[in-house]
Amino acid sequence: MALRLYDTKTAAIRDFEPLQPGQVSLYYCGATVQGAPHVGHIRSGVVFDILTRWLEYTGYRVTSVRNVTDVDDKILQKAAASYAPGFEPSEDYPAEEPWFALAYRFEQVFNAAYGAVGVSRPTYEPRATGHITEMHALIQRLIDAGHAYPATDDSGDVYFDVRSWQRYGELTHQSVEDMQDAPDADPRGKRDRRDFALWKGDKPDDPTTAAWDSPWGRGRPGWHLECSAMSTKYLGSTFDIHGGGLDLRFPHHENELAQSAAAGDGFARFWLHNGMVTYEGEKMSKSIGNIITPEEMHAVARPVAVRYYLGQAHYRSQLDYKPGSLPEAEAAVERIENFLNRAGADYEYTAAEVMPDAFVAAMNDDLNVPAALAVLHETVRTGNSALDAGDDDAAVRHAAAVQAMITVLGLEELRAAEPAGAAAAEEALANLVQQQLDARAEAKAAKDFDTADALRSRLAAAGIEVEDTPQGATWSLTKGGV
Ligand SMILES: Nc1ncnc2c1ncn2[C@@H]1O[C@H](COP(=O)(O)OP(=O)(O)OP(=O)(O)O)[C@@H](O)[C@H]1O
Ligand SMILES: [Zn+2]
Repeated sequence: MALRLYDTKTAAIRDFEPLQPGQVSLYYCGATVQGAPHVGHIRSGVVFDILTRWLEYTGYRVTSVRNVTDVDDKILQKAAASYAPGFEPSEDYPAEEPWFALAYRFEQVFNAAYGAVGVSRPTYEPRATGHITEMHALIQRLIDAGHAYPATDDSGDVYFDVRSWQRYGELTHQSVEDMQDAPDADPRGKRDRRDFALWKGDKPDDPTTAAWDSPWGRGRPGWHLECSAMSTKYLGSTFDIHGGGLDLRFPHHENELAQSAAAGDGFARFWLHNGMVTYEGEKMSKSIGNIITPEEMHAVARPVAVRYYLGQAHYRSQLDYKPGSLPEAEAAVERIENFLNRAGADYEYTAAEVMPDAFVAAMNDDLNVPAALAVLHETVRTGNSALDAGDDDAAVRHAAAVQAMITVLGLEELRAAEPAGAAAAEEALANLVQQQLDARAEAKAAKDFDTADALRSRLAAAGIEVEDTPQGATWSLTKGGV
C-alpha cells in the first residue's frame, strides 16, 4: 500500500504522489522566536521529523523548509519592554536587549530543543528578515493582479483584498461572511474588516532596525506573507506538503493559501496539521501560561523517552499532558532497550529486509504511529521469547527489525544506550581491582614479592593488565576493554 495522508484542504485521506517522482518538497511553519519553546512546539517538530524520516525510508529525497519568524509584533513588544522603566530582568529576558538579539537567542534555544529530541535539521531554515525582497515581489504581483491594495489611510499598510478572491475560505471551508475580522491592523484603511496585512507600515515608536524600505513606505512584513514567500522561494511555486500545528489553519494558513493562489502559484498540494499538546484540556500556550518546557521533561526522563512521549500519539490527535505520562514512556523505551541489549548487535540485515509489513502499512496509513508502535512492541515480545527459547537467529532478526523501526521513529539512540547495569558493573570491577592493587602495594612495601607477583598473575589471568608507573599501579583490560 502506498502512502496515504489526510489533507486538511480536501478533508480526506488521499494517496500521496509527489509532484516530481522520487522527491518530496515539505514546508512547515516554525517558531515565532519571541520566547523559549514549550513541548507543544517540539511536538510539531517531532511530527514533521517522523514524516520526513518515513518519506526518506520509503525512498524519497526530501527537501524540507522550516521558517523562523524573527520579526513580529510580539518580538518587538518583548524587546521594547526590556527598555521600559521598572522592567524586571529574568533569566529569559535580560534588560535592554534589542529585538534582533532576542530573536537570534531564542532561535538557538528552539534549535537546541529540537536537537535534544533528535529532530533533524531541515534542508533550509530561512528567517523572515532575510526575505524582504521576495515578499515585496509577491505583494507587487498581488497588487498587479487586483488582489491587494495600499491602505486608504496613511498607515503605510498593504492589505490583501479578501472580497476580490472568490476562493478565500477554501482551506478551512468557511464563507467570508462567517469569518472573524483580521486582528492585525487598524480597520480604518481597509476595504473589508477581514482584509489582512501583507505589509505593515512602521509606527513612530518602532525601532528603525525593524523597518525596511518598500514601494509602499517603510515597514515590515505581515506574518502570513513570510511563509508564502519563503516556501515558494525554496520549493517552487507548487510544492508537495505544507505543515504546521492545527492552531495555524486559520487565519495563518488560509491567508497563505489565498495570497499565493491569488498571485498565481499552485502552492501546497497537501496540507497536514498536527494536533495540539494540551494541558488539562487546553492548548499549551505561552499566553495562557499552562506550559511544560522541554527542560522540565528532560529533568525527569531521558531525551529518548521525551521523544517517545511526544511522538507516540497519532499526529492529528490531541496530546493531553499528564504528570504520569513520562514514566510510562520511559518504561516503554526500557522494554525496547532491554531487548536490544539482550539480543546483541551482531546482525547485517538491511532495514528493508526486516521491516515488518504491518509497520509499513501502519505508517503508510496517514502515519499511524500508535499502530506502528504496537508492531514494534509485538516484535520486542516475540524477540524476547525467541531469546528465552534459545533461538538466537530469530532473536537477531527481530532485533534488526526493531532497530529499523526505531530509526524511522527517531528513537535510534536506544541502540547506543549502555546495557542496563553496565555502569554499575564497571564501578564494581574498578573497586575489586583497586582492592587487589592495594593488597599488592602493601605486599611490596613489606618486601613480600611472592605475594605481589601472585596478585599480579591472578589479575592477568582475569584479563587485567597491571602497569607500574611513578604515580602508582594502573590497570587496563587486555581483551578489547577500556
Ligand atoms: N500546544 C501546541 N501543540 C502542538 N503544536 C503547537 C502548540 N503550540 C504551537 N504549536 C506549533 O508550533 C509551531 C510554532 O508555533 P508558533 O511559534 O507560531 O507558536 P504559538 O502558537 O505562537 O505558541 P504560543 O501559543 O505558545 O505563543 C507551529 O507549527 C504551531 O502550530
Ligand atoms: Zn507559516
